[in-house]
Amino acid sequence: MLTIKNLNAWYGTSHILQNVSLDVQRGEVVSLLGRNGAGKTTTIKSVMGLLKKTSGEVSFKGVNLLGLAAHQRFGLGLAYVPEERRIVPGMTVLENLRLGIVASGKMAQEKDIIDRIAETFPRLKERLGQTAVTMSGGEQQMLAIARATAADPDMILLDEPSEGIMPVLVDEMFELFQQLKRQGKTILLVEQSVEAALGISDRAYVLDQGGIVYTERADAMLADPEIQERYCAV
Ligand SMILES: Nc1ncnc2c1ncn2[C@@H]1O[C@H](COP(=O)(O)OP(=O)(O)OP(=O)(O)O)[C@@H](O)[C@H]1O
Repeated sequence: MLTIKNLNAWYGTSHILQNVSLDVQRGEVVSLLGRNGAGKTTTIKSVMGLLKKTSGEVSFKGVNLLGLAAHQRFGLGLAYVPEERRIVPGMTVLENLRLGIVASGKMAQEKDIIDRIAETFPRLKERLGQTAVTMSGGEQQMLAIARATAADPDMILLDEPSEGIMPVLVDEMFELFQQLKRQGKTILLVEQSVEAALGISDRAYVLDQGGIVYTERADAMLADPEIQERYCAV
């Protein structure tokens, strides 16, 4: 579904990604792991068209993404939940969800979309009228994920969703990813919580210094603490 071949990316003159190649098949959950600064966020931002200078091939459902604006990529069925969440603090949960619905142009289906979200995210259902900023960090992260699913995307790119979140909510969030997978969503997950990420993934890639250094099935990697220590220890 997503194919990246020899992707290079720069910040100014700094050459950050060097010939990154990876693929994610329809229905898969794939983790992108690696130490701080390895290039995980840069990879995701390159897929979403948020970097000024990239080269190589990135295609989604057979469509070449390079050259398309971020909103065009979104329109093809890609969703992105950035590390910083971008919840609008003064708005209620429902109003934040509506932003996602408006962005996807599906205003006519608003009621159905909200009902679907309420079913998948029971924590949000109870809080639709609450001001978003008064929720915990984990609940705000759930809201960011829910908003990203408003457009019913085929694939969701998640950048460190568990960062700074209480362990009990992290478990709930990973359950939620499994549920999204059961609903047929394809997921590319950037995570520092390696075990949790591998626990719900089919496969994983490890980035180091801007290049892919390792790829393996998630269950095999989960059973190999030495590999996790070598490539993913912070
Ligand atoms: N806006 C920027 N300008 C210049 N360099 C940047 C910028 N953003 C990131 N970098 C550099 O690019 C490299 C890769 O960063 P990136 O954020 O992709 O790493 P990461 O694997 O996501 O790490 P983290 O877990 O810390 O977010 C790092 O060396 C970082 O310092």
